Amino acid sequence: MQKVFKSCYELDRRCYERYGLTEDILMEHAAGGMAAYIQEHFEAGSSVLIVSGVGNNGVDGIVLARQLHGSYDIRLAVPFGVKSEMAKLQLQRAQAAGVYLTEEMQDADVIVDAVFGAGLSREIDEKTQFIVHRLNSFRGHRIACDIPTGLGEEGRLMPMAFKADVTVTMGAYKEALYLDEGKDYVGKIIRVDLGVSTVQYETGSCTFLLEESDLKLPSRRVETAHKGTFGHAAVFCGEKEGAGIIAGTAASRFGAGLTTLVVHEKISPPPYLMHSTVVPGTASAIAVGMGLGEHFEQEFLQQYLIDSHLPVVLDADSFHHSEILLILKQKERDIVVTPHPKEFSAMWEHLTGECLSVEEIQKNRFETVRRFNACYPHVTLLLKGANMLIMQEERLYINPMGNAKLSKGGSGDVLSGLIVSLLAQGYPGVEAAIQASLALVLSAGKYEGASYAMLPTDIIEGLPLLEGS
Ligand SMILES: NC(=O)C1=CN([C@@H]2O[C@H](COP(=O)(O)OP(=O)(O)OC[C@H]3O[C@@H](n4cnc5c(N)ncnc54)[C@H](OP(=O)(O)O)[C@@H]3O)[C@@H](O)[C@H]2O)[C@@H](O)CC1
Ligand SMILES: Nc1ncnc2c1ncn2[C@@H]1O[C@H](COP(=O)(O)OP(=O)(O)O)[C@@H](O)[C@H]1O
Repeated sequence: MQKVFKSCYELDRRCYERYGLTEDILMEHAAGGMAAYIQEHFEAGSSVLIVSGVGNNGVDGIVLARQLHGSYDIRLAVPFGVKSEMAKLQLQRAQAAGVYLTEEMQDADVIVDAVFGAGLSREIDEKTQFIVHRLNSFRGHRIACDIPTGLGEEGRLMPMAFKADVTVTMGAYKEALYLDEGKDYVGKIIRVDLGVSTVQYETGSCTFLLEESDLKLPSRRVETAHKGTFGHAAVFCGEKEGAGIIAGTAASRFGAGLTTLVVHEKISPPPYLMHSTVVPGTASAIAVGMGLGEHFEQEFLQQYLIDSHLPVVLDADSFHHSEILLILKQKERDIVVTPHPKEFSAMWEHLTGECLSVEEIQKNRFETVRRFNACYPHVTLLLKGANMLIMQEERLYINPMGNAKLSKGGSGDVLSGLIVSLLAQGYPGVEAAIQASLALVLSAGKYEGASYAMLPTDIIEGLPLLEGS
């Protein structure tokens, strides 16, 4: 798990004050990080086009030009000139080392975007848009310095943005790199140290980036265990019973000792799932919402869901159901809610009366989960999307490892099943949401068929292949 920051300016300042480093030491390391990446992936002599803007992001590009000149065919462009004293000094150094400026931007083996980084504070003008458009049209390998040009405040996408294959980000991971709409622009993200180790550079943060190594699988190390040791998941199976069956199957596959589908009418579930018209007395967690429709009467929901004290995961149709949403007020209960943006919009309107469009939610994903958390800190929110955001009690976790293979009906049902399985096995809500989200994306990652072909059952079948501690 890595820390994530809104901005690194404070952390840079701390480096100067606490460790006596200077701006150009930090820049030397920033450029060194990009140089190391290029040296690792491209033969000496390869052509490298570096386009530098007016701020310090541009200066990183100029320093990179000096560091690589001689070993690589460097073409440095400064289409807006150099303004700051530091930029002038670094350009002088680069030119003294033999770097020539070019006015023409032609395709190269490597394209480095150092036009704007963390300081982009307003819409880019036409000239910048033209430059970015041109860089995007090249076939070379595209590297963004710190943050791709065109990803603005909090990562909001401007009408034109550099489409990086790799973003080499300076010092620490930034939230701006993890807004859903920028996911196709940041490419692979690599962090570089700026002259002190990560531990020395970073301060505290309540935002974390989940990694593959954070996966901790349910275990069965106790030889005297029996099925009751691993909990009993009760999955409400509504109008669209397939959704409940997928969730129940995922719950069972992920280790729940027993899984029961709570049904209104008789159905024929797979043999490893039980079914019942009430929530069994031994149930240790409940999942509700997937394919629910108007299936259960209010009295039934009141008795078996709302008045229950069991840990619960609310998904899908729950977010349109104001009585079910009353559960969110129950502070003693472990509650996980898993809306996608449209469901969040419906839930938020039920809870607060405020209409938030899907677009507003997507443009402000971090702010949105923080606003929800401020109202319901005890509830674990998992906001679905290209980068899942999970938040409870002021701690926010980003899971960026999913991909478009998951964009298919039923993936979310698997996720609810995984969460209820872990809740049933005694995991606290936030841990259940984190681990289930990791299992979902990592299992999907193991699917080897075509990206369009993965079924929810393929995700479930990948679960036994997961490796974690
Ligand atoms: N200690 C450090 O500083 C370190 C910094 N590092 C590197 O520096 C980067 C941050 O540098 P930065 O703060 O200079 O920001 P940057 O992205 O270059 O642009 C700011 C300039 O652009 C201007 N501007 C903004 N928007 C604009 C627009 N739409 N259209 C036109 N102009 C616009 C803005 O002008 P202003 O808003 O003041 O008018 C200002 O002049 C960071 O990403 C990392 O790469 C690392 O080397 C580590 C050490
Ligand atoms: N492009 C994507 N990249 C990463 N994850 C995705 C992507 N599309 C969907 N997902 C994930 O797949 C799941 C889909 O959930 P949902 O839309 O509720 O599906 P359903 O309700 O149809 O089962 C969520 O966990 C979401 O984060």
